[in-house]
Formats: sequence, C-alpha cells, structure tokens
Amino acid sequence: MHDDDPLLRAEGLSVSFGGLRVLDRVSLAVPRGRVLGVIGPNGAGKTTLFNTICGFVRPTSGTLFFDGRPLRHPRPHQLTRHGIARTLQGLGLFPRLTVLENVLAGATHRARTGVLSSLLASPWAQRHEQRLTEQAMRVLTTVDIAAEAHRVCASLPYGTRKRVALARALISEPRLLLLDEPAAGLSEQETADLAGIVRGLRQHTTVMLVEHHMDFVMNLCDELVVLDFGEVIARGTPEQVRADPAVQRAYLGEAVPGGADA
Ligand SMILES: Nc1ncnc2c1ncn2[C@@H]1O[C@H](COP(=O)(O)OP(=O)(O)OP(=O)(O)O)[C@@H](O)[C@H]1O
Repeated sequence: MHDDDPLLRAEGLSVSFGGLRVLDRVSLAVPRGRVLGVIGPNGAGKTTLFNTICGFVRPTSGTLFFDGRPLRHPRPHQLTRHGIARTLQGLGLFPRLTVLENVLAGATHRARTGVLSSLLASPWAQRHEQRLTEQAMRVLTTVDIAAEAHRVCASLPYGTRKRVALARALISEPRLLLLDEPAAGLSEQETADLAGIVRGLRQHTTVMLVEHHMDFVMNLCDELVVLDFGEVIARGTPEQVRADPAVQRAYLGEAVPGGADA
C-alpha cells in the first residue's frame, strides 16, 4: 500500500431510510495523517455517513475501502479490530467509573486475559493489565487529563468528560479516528485546546470529523467535504470551500463557514 493512497475511501455510497435518500452517491477519500472535516447544514447526512463507515447503517449501494481493501459492513464491536475508533455525540461514558476505568473500557479488544487467568491472578495477566494501565495513562497524558485519572467521571466538567471519551477512543491506537461533533458544548478556550490536541494526533492517526463549529473546522482541518441533502457539493482546502458559491448557497440562512457571522 502506497503512502499516498487514502486510508479510507468511499465510492458511490448511497443510503436510504424508507423512501428517503439520505446519502446520494457519496465519494470521498481520507488521506493518511490528515484531518478531514465533513460539514454541511442540519440533516445533510453527516452522521449517517459516519454511521455507515462504522457499520451501524448499511449502505443501499456503494463501497467503502479501508487501507485499499473493501470494508464490508463491519460489525460495530469489531471496529477497533479494523483499526477504527469513534467518539459519539453523546459521550457514552460510565458516570460512576473513574476516568482511568472508562479509558480501560475502550481497550476490551486488547484485554487478552481470560476469566480463569484473572481469577488465578496469573503473573502474565497482571503484566498485561499493567501494560494496559500504562497505555491508558499515556493516552490521558496526550489529552492532558492524566491528573484526573482517579476521579469519578460524573464529578468532572463536560469539557473534561469529552476528553475522557477521546482518550477512550485513542487507547485502541486507531489508524482512523472518527470524531462526531468534538467541539460541541465546549468553551472557546476548550475548543482551541482541543484543536491543538487533534493536530498532534495526526502523527499516528488519521482523523475524520463531523462538526458545526466553523472556526474549529476551518483552523484545524486539512481538507473539507461539504454535504447537502446527502450529496457532496464541494471539497477542498478550507480556503477553497469557503470561497465556493455552492457552499455559500447551501448555508443560506445559516452562518457561512468562516464568514463574519460564523
Ligand atoms: N434512522 C433513521 N431513520 C429515518 N431517517 C433518518 C434516520 N437517521 C437519519 N435520518 C434522516 O436522514 C437525514 C440526515 O440525517 P443526519 O443525522 O445524517 O444529518 P446530519 O447532517 O448529521 O444532521 P445534523 O447536523 O443535524 O446532526 C435527516 O433528514 C434525518 O432526519
């Protein structure tokens, strides 16, 4: 596989719910080591696109390729084995567990210890658990909340809990990280900090994100794809997309990306 080949490619992806076509022959490529943003007005099909990549939704037609091979409707629980992880719009954390425990919950596919070896507390199982905990602490350091590792999630502010969700996705060391509205509900400072964290991830991880926060998207993403009524209406760098008349029209009545009202 050549480094220039995209990590994820969608070809002619269509999805219908009942009679309603929600994605209409969507083709896109997610280049390796980049951040690709998917934007578009409400109801454009962004989340459906994510859900299709994750196997929550079956396409009516079209193909997904991951690392050059067809990605055949992965079962959601097998995603991490494919090297894909995602965060959800709702955080989906265990509120009564600590930050560390929540992050370790994202590593279940790597937890190789069986019930028996755990019960017997075999040295092998202990070493494995130790390694996973070290890995979780490294990931918490990456998202800058290692100091909160032993705090119960429910006691933490929303911005911190969002980082826990990000850390939980990162512990599986995904090659492709899908972020669903990562900046939603964050303060300006938290949003800027998050952009810095995501930028730093590109060294090891390719990122695809869906987001409404236009400053965040325009400053962070290397490339953008714009959906409207399930169709790709524009793609390119943030500058190219911002200047595209089709995008301006799609956002008529909403804040124009990167415009004075954004
Ligand atoms: N399970 C479903 N059954 C029927 N219609 C659905 C389903 N999921 C989504 N839709 C419809 O598909 C269209 C696209 O929805 P989707 O959530 O993908 O858009 P979106 O771009 O993510 O919107 P938003 O920015 O508001 O989150 C909408 O018209 C929505 O009502």
